[in-house]
Amino acid sequence: KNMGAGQNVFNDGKAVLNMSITVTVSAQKPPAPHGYISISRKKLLQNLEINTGARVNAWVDSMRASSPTHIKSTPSLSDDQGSWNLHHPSALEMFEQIIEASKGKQIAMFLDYDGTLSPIVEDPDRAFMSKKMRKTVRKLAKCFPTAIVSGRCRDKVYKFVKLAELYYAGSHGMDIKGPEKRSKSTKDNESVLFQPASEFLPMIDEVYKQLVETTKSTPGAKVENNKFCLSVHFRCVDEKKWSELAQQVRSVLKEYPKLRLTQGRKVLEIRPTIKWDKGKALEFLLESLGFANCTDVFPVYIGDDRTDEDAFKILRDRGQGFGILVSKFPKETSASYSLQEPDEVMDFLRRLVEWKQLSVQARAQSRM
Ligand SMILES: O=P(O)(O)OC[C@H]1O[C@H](O[C@H]2O[C@H](CO)[C@@H](O)[C@H](O)[C@H]2O)[C@H](O)[C@@H](O)[C@@H]1O
Repeated sequence: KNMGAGQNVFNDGKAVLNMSITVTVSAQKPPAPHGYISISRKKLLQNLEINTGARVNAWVDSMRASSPTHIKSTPSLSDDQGSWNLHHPSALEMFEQIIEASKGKQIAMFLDYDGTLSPIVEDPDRAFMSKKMRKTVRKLAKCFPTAIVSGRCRDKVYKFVKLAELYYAGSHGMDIKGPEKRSKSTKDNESVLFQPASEFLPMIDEVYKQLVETTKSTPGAKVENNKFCLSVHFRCVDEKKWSELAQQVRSVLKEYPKLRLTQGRKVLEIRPTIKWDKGKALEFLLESLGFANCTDVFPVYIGDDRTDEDAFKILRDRGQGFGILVSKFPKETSASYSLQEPDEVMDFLRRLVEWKQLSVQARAQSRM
């Protein structure tokens, strides 16, 4: 059976371990074909258990690392801060250079939601965006094509942002919709809509119910249904119970090799194994905006999470525009610049708006 990336589930007597050895298991123990190693089922199970335990711990460690709370408690991070800042300078301090690089090109803005436009809070249902931020994003969208790219369910992120003029890519880009436009021919409201994982909806709903049931014994655990993906929140769970919760998630997921797991800020995210992520969503949006194969577009993607790295990497590989990581701490990233928190994101967006308004005015005056 074909297994999901990095999963150690086995079926039909065949398993691919992390060691990349294909192992054949059967009651009769047939001779191992040339080039294959034959090991006993007992040994295989032991190996899988060790692997599984290590994987659960790796998830938890990785989640801890991606959500540091005190820089002083992580000495290696504070040591690295200086050199990290050199490689990922503040987008506010580098504003003039950024504008210079965008000269003659159309800026297009891509914004993550949680931790970028709204501060991280304990209750995911209360991650509201401030009025000041909404006002800024509204002005931004008047100056540049603007999209929100979020792990959240599209409807939910729309309820937080409440701006109809934007593009929205929910469920890590697996649910994309543009602002509604009236069609001249049909007089209907039309908008881009792309849902590459719709066949997974029944499976996601089933897994959601199982996760709610399995994790209810862990105080503080919360499962969020993001339509084409799910989030299991660790933020309100005692850290001593993180391994237990990760184990519960694994016990459900092992029956679903077509789903994979990623980590965010105190959250494990479950999603289909399809080759689609925020990076692919960014490319799809650029195409929908009419910038396919264009050299005169300058995409700017701002995000705080691991899942935003797929988008940062796309921009780096295309050599177009750049990514800005929102983080107070040094993190491995493909982003070029950094901002510390949503308030700095707002300052940066405001400066972009002011610059655009001034350049439009200057152009108008020069024509007089
Ligand atoms: O892509 P994003 O828009 O950044 O979504 C990623 C996850 O964001 C939310 O969780 C995060 O924010 C919560 C509210 O501040 C916080 O409580 C949680 O610990 C963070 O991980 C959202 O609730 C998740 O479903 C998204 O996957």
